[in-house]
Amino acid sequence: MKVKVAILGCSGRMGRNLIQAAHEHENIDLVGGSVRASSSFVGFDLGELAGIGAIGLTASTELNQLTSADVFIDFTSIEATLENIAWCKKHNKALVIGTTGFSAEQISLIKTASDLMPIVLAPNTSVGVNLMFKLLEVTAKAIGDYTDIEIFEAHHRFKKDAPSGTAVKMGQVIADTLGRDLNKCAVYGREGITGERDKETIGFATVRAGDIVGEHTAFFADLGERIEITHKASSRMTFALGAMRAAFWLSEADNGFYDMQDVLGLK
Ligand SMILES: NC(=O)C1=CN([C@@H]2O[C@H](COP(=O)(O)OP(=O)(O)OC[C@H]3O[C@@H](n4cnc5c(N)ncnc54)[C@H](OP(=O)(O)O)[C@@H]3O)[C@@H](O)[C@H]2O)C=CC1
Ligand SMILES: O=C(O)C1=N[C@H](C(=O)O)C[C@H](O)C1
Repeated sequence: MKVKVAILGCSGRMGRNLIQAAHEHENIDLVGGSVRASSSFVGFDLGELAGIGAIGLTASTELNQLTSADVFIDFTSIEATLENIAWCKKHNKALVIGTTGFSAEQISLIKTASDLMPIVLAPNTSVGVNLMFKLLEVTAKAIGDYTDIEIFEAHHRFKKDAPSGTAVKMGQVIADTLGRDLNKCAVYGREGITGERDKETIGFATVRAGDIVGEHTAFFADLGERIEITHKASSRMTFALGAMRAAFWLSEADNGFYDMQDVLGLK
């Protein structure tokens, strides 16, 4: 069975990779994509946008032109995603959300919407990162109570949110495993006379530079030794292929709130 998919934000860095991944996927039938009404890419062939040659589908401005899709994939911005959720809820469509940077309040809105529609919310759709979340859980359980935990992430100069959604989720996984409240123990950057490190804290450090696709490391450091768990993405296609897995999985799911751990059977 092929799943009919539409890509929202299809002229973006991820959007273009998602078009290619969907077009080439044996279980996915790409039916269209959307861009902002003011975009210079309105009416462009999606294949041309993705650099794979014309495929006979053009960029729409209205989700109403994409009603033949069963699953929508959204890697856009917070504002756009919240609007897209409202549309998908009204039209009974499933939604894979890759957009990052949501506040706790926005995440609860998304969870409420998922009572009436199937949603996968995943700050990182790569298989490797989701396996890393598992490794973090195991490591935190074993040595998290007595090691210093720091999370480092690096991304390209165009990224708008910090720390990355993936880094926040890494912190969340570790904090949950250790019974800590991330809102209370997170330290976002340090400057000046900071004093000695509080052992309960989880530190975050961010780099924004050039064209880095996405790098994440968790440090579990003791005196005399440390473990570093690192994931490096070298192509956005890894996120796009993970999003296709999520779309295929979600097409058969009931209304509800899911993540990539559900999609990959890692729970
Ligand atoms: N979950 C994951 O694995 C990954 C998540 N991401 C996340 O995905 C999101 C997009 O990343 P990326 O592709 O690099 O970003 P881009 O800025 O390249 O793409 C975003 C796209 O969304 C469109 N868009 C933004 N706001 C609106 C709006 N209000 N209405 C309509 N369209 C809108 C943009 O259109 P325009 O250009 O006209 O503004 C653009 O085409 C980010 O939140 C990023 O963190 C990224 C990579 C992997
Ligand atoms: O904006 C990006 O590029 C990425 N964003 C995601 C995040 O915020 O974690 C995932 C990936 O690392 C790339």
